[in-house]
Amino acid sequence: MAETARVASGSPYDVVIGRGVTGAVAEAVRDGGALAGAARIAVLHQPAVEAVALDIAAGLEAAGVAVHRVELPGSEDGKNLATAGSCWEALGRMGLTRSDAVVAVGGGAATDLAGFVAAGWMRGVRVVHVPTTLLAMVDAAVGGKTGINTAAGKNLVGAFHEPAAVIADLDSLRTVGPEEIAAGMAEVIKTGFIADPRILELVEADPEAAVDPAGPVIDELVARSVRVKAEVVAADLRESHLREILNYGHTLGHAVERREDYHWRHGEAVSVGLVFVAELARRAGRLDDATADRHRDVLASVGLPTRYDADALPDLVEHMRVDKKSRGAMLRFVVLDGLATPGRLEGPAPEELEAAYAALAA
Ligand SMILES: NC(=O)c1ccc[n+]([C@@H]2O[C@H](COP(=O)([O-])OP(=O)(O)OC[C@H]3O[C@@H](n4cnc5c(N)ncnc54)[C@H](O)[C@@H]3O)[C@@H](O)[C@H]2O)c1
Ligand SMILES: O=C(O)C(=O)C[C@@H](O)[C@H](O)[C@H](O)COP(=O)(O)O
Ligand SMILES: [Zn+2]
Repeated sequence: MAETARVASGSPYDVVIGRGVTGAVAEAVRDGGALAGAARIAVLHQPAVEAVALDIAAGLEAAGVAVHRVELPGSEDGKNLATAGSCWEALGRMGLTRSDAVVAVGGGAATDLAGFVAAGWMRGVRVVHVPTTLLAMVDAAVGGKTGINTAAGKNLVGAFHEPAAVIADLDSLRTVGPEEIAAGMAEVIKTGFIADPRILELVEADPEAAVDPAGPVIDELVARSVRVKAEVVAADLRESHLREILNYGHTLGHAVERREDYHWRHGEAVSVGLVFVAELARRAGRLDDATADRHRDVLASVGLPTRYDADALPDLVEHMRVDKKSRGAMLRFVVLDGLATPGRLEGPAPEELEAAYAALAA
């Protein structure tokens, strides 16, 4: 059974979630569909999902569209200016016009990069996302944040560019490795803490079932996570305030990714960031012990890291300074004042950061 979540933003679009729904990409070229009127489509995909991209390309060609496939680097190594540049050159060679479109196939690194490419090409052409990892389905493909990394930090260059549609075929998860499924669970669990505690109950009840890519628990986790994300981004696309809650755990998480030169998975770094920020809130008297402890327990139950290098805090603080939530020299964190009750903690003192960090290193 496919479910459709509507993102009721300024440019509303559907997120189709189900098993065996990849064919919806080719169907989207019909009148009124998200790809209607496109004569040329660039399919940008990671190598791991070449088979999915070929399938999509065949469907689009059968519908009369000229398709150009562009293979991206495998993962985070594709989220950079060089890759974006080579994609723009490819769009130029194929003569992609404003009535044409980009289709992104892969994990969040592919949807972030391809979304950025689509945002920049002719100042914005349509993009349809076909997320193929858990993380991309529950988070990256929805909401219109696109971007690349630079030497200065994670996602520092980008644009808000909403997709015309998102087609999340849960069957794609069958080929995703357990470490990648766990990484996606970090964003699922994040969503549970900020907005939907039923997610936490589902994971805690049977962590093994929760990470089984054949479903059905993962199907419900994806649908619940997408519903939360859709509501938040529809209310605050450009992150004036509410949307910041989706960044829970990311202030330190992005700093860990930067410190590890992007060799840690995003979800793994977010897991460490979640444990840290729960501790920060507990020590500030904002979060009760049971909810704070629940972070480490539920993240560890799906195999995610909850500890980090004892000596890393000075480096991490430097990296956190470029976080987009910072205001001048002041670090800002999304914290919880209770389950599903996000707030902000601003300008913590160095000793408060150190005390919270001690729990990570312990
Ligand atoms: N834009 C947003 O709102 C948003 C939200 C969350 C995360 N992100 C970004 O998403 C990225 C992380 O995404 P990710 O975890 O999907 O990583 P990823 O894109 O690097 O994919 C992880 C790995 O899985 C492979 N893969 C993809 N689909 C597969 C499949 N079906 N079977 C087998 N292998 C497959 C990829 O090639 C890669 O090696 C980060 O760059 C993060 O910053 C963006
Ligand atoms: O959609 C959002 O907003 C998020 O913060 C979701 C995060 O999971 C995601 O990693 C996002 O890319 C982080 O955005 P950034 O603005 O901190 O780069
Ligand atoms: Zn994230």
